[in-house]
Amino acid sequence: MTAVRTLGQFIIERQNDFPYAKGELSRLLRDLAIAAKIVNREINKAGLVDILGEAGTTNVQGEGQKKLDVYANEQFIAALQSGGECCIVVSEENDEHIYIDSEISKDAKYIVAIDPLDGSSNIDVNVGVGTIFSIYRRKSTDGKATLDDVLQKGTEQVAAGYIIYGSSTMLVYTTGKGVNGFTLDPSIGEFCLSHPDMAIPKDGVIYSINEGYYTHFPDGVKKYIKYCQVEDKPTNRPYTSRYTGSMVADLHRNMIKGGIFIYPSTASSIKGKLRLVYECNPMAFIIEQAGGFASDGYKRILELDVKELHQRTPIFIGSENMVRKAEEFMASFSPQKTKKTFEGTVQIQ
Ligand SMILES: O=P(O)(O)OC[C@H]1O[C@](O)(COP(=O)(O)O)[C@@H](O)[C@@H]1O
Ligand SMILES: [Mg+2]
Ligand SMILES: [Mg+2]
Repeated sequence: MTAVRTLGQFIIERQNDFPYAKGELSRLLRDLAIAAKIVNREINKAGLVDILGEAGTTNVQGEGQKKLDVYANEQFIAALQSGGECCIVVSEENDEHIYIDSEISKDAKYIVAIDPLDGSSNIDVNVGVGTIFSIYRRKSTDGKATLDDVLQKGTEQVAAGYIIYGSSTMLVYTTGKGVNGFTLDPSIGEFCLSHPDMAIPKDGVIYSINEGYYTHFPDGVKKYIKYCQVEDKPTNRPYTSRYTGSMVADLHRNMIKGGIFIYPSTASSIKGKLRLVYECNPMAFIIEQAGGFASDGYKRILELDVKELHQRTPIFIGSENMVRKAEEFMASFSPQKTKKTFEGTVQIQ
């Protein structure tokens, strides 16, 4: 019988990957895992406690907040506050970045960006939801960390992960040395290694996109969708369409089976819907570490400039060959438009 390896044990073993680290990142990951267990407990009994439905408030992006959005946000922030390793939290649910000012966190080096509850529209209907997190090291070495410490490119992430609250609950994370997945064993209350060295297939047969918005998509996306649907035995087409409305669930499935997830620009939302800092960059880091790729249709997601906390970006992410093929369609049918300004060449589409 093989011994169970808990997330806590695994993190300690992997500490040797970072010879100069003193354990702060490990403690941060542990704090996030504790909050995930608390959120998981509440999700599992959601119909029995007063946690379903609207909170009656809106976030900075004008989206109505669900009670579970608010609850998850409070739990993750509380865990980071009491852990002491995080100096700033950026959350989908808060307009501004939050300073963690406490005696134990005064020397904290890490910044955490978080989507506490991903897939909010699925909360009330018992379909998988998730949490996404991204961890950066602050750049400044003295004084209070600033917004500049927060606005770092995705390539600067030191760790990223997601939790999927699905038919089982899993925590999947990377520190830039591959991707490992842990399933929560409810009988012992521990995340246990279940998916070591996760790798996304280079090709796949699943495409995930909200086709309800088809008429609003750029031509490159429309043509790519038609490409996915055409019969062509040698390339295993037509592909299968799968879309749950939770990015975490759709990407987790595609990571295991092979596939592409797309949330493109639309006629009404030229920058797409998903947020760069706490949705696209962490998922791009994880997917690249698993051998996949993430693009905004033209450029690598991880290299995009980060100018605002709640910046949006179109995203094409998943099996590398599928994303590259979609990029070819974008280049051919929706060439990127740029214009010259005093700041240099800027993208206008
Ligand atoms: O309903 P749409 O427009 O297809 O959007 C679905 C997408 O929006 C999201 O729900 C956005 O995440 P939040 O629930 O964190 O706002 C993604 O998880 C999902 O892929
Ligand atoms: Mg989300
Ligand atoms: Mg969310």
